[in-house]
Amino acid sequence: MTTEPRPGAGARPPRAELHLHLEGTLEPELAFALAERNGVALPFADVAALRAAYDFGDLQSFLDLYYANMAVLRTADDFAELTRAYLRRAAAAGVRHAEIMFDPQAHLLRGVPLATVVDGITSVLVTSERDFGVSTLLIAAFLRDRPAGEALSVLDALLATGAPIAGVGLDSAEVGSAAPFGPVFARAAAAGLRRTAHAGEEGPPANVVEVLDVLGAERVDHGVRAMEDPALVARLARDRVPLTVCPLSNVRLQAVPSLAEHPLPRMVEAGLHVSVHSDDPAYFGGYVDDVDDALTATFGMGARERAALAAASFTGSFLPADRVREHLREVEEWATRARVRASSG
Ligand SMILES: Nc1ncnc2[nH]cnc12
Ligand SMILES: [Zn+2]
Repeated sequence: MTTEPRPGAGARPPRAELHLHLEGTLEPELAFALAERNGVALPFADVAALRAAYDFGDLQSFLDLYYANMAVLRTADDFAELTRAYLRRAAAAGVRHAEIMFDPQAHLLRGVPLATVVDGITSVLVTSERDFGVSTLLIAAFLRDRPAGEALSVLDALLATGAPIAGVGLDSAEVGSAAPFGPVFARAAAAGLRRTAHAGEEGPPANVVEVLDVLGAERVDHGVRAMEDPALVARLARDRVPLTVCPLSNVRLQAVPSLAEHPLPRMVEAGLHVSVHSDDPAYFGGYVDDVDDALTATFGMGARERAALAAASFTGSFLPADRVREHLREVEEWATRARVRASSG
């Protein structure tokens, strides 16, 4: 996270955050506050020591710490506080709509009931538009490295309790085939839920093909390794499949060697439907404004390129078409103002 003062809201395009793990917004300061409140011992001396552990060699080394830190989240109030802190920060970053993933299994496995998690999060989401100017949708993400039967039971429990989820996702370690999750996604589709899935983050392009063909994913989270397969690139471009790319995450998890070498410009050039997001902002060095700043600095993006990425965040969202159109008008207005500022300054 940048420590410099943040410019005013107009400095950044309005955008949708489509790739965001709520648990990945747990800042070290909040982790320690919740640990104290709940009598949980964190294996780090202080905030600085925890932050110093954010030196990841790959996805798994991050996931180990991400799951371990969840120990501090125990009550509905904890989940509400986490959600509130994220929305406050997202609003300051220019986020107007957020599709927020959470990992129900990760909490159930450590004995926190589903209702505690869902009630805590949704108690804040119900008034997020009024309180923060950010509309929200909630996505239950299932863990790819756990049995698919477990995901199916959790989905059933979410549906049976009327949890206000708009969609399902698939995340965690990109190991093995996603095919066992076919029935989970089919049941979600039958229940009218939207479907997204992580693929092509660390795993090969075949994983992207699989989540499209076997899970019926409407959107792919990451998808950067799709660039290794020209036929897949052509398909993704033709079908306008939204890819929610997280450049800072890819660098921190060493999926790409540096931001300058990130395939984002090539993805755009290839005609892919790409938008950029923060993934786990507390762990990867920033929220979407930090992502925007880093890309602007590294690739010299102008208002046109930044507005195109912002527009793609809305067209890749699960919002109804009329809401998307409203947001696209806001992006266009922002781009016009940015051009005027540039030509007068
Ligand atoms: N970047 C990521 N990839 C897979 N699973 C995740 N869960 C949280 N962040 C993730
Ligand atoms: Zn992710």
